[in-house]
Amino acid sequence: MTLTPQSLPQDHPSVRSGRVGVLVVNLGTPDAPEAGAVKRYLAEFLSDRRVVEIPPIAWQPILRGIILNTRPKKSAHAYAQVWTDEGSPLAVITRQQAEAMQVQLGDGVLVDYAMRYGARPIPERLQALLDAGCERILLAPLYPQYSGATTATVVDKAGEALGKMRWQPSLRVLPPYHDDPAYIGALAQDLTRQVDALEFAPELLLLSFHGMPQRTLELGDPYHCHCRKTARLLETAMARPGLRFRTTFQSRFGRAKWLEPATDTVLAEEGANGTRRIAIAAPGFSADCLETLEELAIQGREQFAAAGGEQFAALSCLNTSPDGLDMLETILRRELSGWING
Ligand SMILES: C=CC1=C(C)c2cc3[nH]c(cc4nc(cc5[nH]c(cc1n2)c(C)c5CCC(=O)O)C(CCC(=O)O)=C4C)c(C)c3C=C
Ligand SMILES: [Fe+2]
Ligand SMILES: [Fe+2]
Repeated sequence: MTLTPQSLPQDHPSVRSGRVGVLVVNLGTPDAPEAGAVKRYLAEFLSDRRVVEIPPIAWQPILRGIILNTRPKKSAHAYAQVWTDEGSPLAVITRQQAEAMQVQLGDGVLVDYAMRYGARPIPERLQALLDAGCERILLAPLYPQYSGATTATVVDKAGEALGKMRWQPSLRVLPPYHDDPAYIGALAQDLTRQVDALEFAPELLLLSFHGMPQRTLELGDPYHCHCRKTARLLETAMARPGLRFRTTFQSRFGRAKWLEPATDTVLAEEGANGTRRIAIAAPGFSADCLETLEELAIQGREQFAAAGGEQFAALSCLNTSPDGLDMLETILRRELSGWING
């Protein structure tokens, strides 16, 4: 039978209700702290041409022949050290953030979350929002600093899904918020509270951002500038003359030159130069994850101690802190303006 507007039943599944959806997105994580699960995750992640900008003909043999045969075991061991009863910290915290946003934004919107790699893929969660009647969707990559390897690949993936739809939703994208007063204010308050609660007074607050190949900066990616601006504004907002600040980049991968100075190098250098008490924060991560809980809190502590450091604290990300959630609500509400009341 041919469906005409007259014959289309009122409850036909393609009749949408005009709801507004919010899709919070983060990077993604393996399903288990085991080599097989890590291998599947890394195969997808490191095959993204936004992440590794080497032509596949040259890169795939290295990835499949070397990296995926060596790294998963090592990374699985690292994941096992931070895994919780509920799962990978990144997945748990992202889910909690989405649940909190559903409560704070109220019934006028439907909040869901997706991951760029691994479980809860973006196309599936976009479809879930459509199936629930959402005609307007705010896509919210939770990366304060823009980079091609993070924000852009989320938008690419959503675009790929939209490209297959006859009836697309209207889409808005949360802009990078690296210099947003709400974000800087939340970080300043939360980090001040954490520093004041320490049992020692740090001489230095290291602000460690995820690294990127230096080449991406030369090609025009704003990531490095966004990180530096966040760090500058945060130092000003925290207004602690007795505390020295430094900005570093962590998680170097592969042989190419990455953004400098590197976090591990600076920890060793500071220890060798007589700094004894350090706190380290990772303002670019919306949620604690392998990179903060293992690389900074475990490895970073060891690196600093080996260089002569005495006291070390890895501070938490904004996660589901009241400051962090209020900030998320503020920036999401701003993008929802005209779509929902208030
Ligand atoms: C070429 C490699 C990588 C680039 C470029 C890169 C950019 C980048 N990554 C994040 C955020 C996260 N990365 C995380 C893990 C992680 N990152 C890489 C490599 C690159 N990242 C790898 C191989 C891994 C996996 C772990 C490992 O084997 O070391 C995570 C944590 C994920 C988790 O499960 O907890 C985050 C978050 C940003 C923001 C970024 C560019 C700005
Ligand atoms: Fe990464
Ligand atoms: Fe790492």
